[in-house]
Amino acid sequence: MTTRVGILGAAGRMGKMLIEAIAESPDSVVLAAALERPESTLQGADAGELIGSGAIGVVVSADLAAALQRIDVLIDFTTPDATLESARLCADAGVAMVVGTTGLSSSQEAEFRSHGSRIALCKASNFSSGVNVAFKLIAEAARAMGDDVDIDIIEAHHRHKVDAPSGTALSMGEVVADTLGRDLSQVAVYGREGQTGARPREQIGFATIRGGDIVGDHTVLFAADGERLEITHKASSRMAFARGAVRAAAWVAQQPAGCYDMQDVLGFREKAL
Ligand SMILES: NC(=O)C1=CN([C@@H]2O[C@H](COP(=O)(O)OP(=O)(O)OC[C@H]3O[C@@H](n4cnc5c(N)ncnc54)[C@H](OP(=O)(O)O)[C@@H]3O)[C@@H](O)[C@H]2O)C=CC1
Ligand SMILES: O=C(O)C1=N[C@H](C(=O)O)C[C@H](O)C1
Repeated sequence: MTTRVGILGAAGRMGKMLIEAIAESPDSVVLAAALERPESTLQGADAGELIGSGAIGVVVSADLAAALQRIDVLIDFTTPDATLESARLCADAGVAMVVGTTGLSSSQEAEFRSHGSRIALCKASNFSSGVNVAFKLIAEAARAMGDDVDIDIIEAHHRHKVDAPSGTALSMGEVVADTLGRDLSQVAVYGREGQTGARPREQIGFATIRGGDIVGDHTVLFAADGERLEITHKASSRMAFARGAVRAAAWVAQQPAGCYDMQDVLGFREKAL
């Protein structure tokens, strides 16, 4: 069965990578719409030209409502406000979504998820296979080492990233907190400075680095007396995220209404590796 995909934010860093990932995917996934803001200078450009591959007959447009009539899934890597607006339109049109946008507040997240009563939504802070395997390893390490270790999360990204900590770092924090029965909102510390006092064991600290063209590095540090364990993932190309998102699009097009993530796509839910 063919899955017709639209990309919101088609000219962005991830948008262009998604065009490439669809071009290299099996014929069963096709690009049917490429969307950008009305004020974008790229309106009317061919999506193939955005990635330097020559025309492919899909023209960049701002008309999401019209695009929703000819696609099965919208892939959205944009901003929280844009994602909320597109989710409303997708729910009204009955079009499934794959969403990679990070930085949603908890109320924005709740509003987004409410649309899962009408359409299939697959949202993940990270669509790479490696990070999704890392989530399982982190849970396993937290279970095994538990309250005998201090756990902090360190992430590094390119200088253009606008949200911190990264969505992936926050997901890793959720995995640790859920595994150890902690409430992340109560134990998270975002950076340390000044007279911080000694570190409480249950604290989960986040450290953020921004610079250059770092695609995305994440480390969860389990520090004990006399030893430490580090679980690290490093992305060296956005293609790792884009391939995962395209795989998720083909998957979510076949699902009933509901909220899903990349663990569901990979069949990792509640399953040991
Ligand atoms: N889950 C995952 O695996 C990953 C998630 N991300 C997340 O994806 C998001 C995008 O990242 P990235 O591609 O680097 O960012 P970019 O800024 O490069 O791309 C975002 C694109 O969306 C466009 N856009 C913004 N608002 C609208 C709108 N209302 N309608 C149409 N287009 C719009 C932007 O246009 P303009 O420039 O004109 O504003 C831009 O082209 C971030 O939240 C990031 O954290 C990134 C990588 C992987
Ligand atoms: O903005 C990015 O670039 C990335 N964002 C995601 C996040 O916030 O975790 C995923 C990836 O690390 C790249």
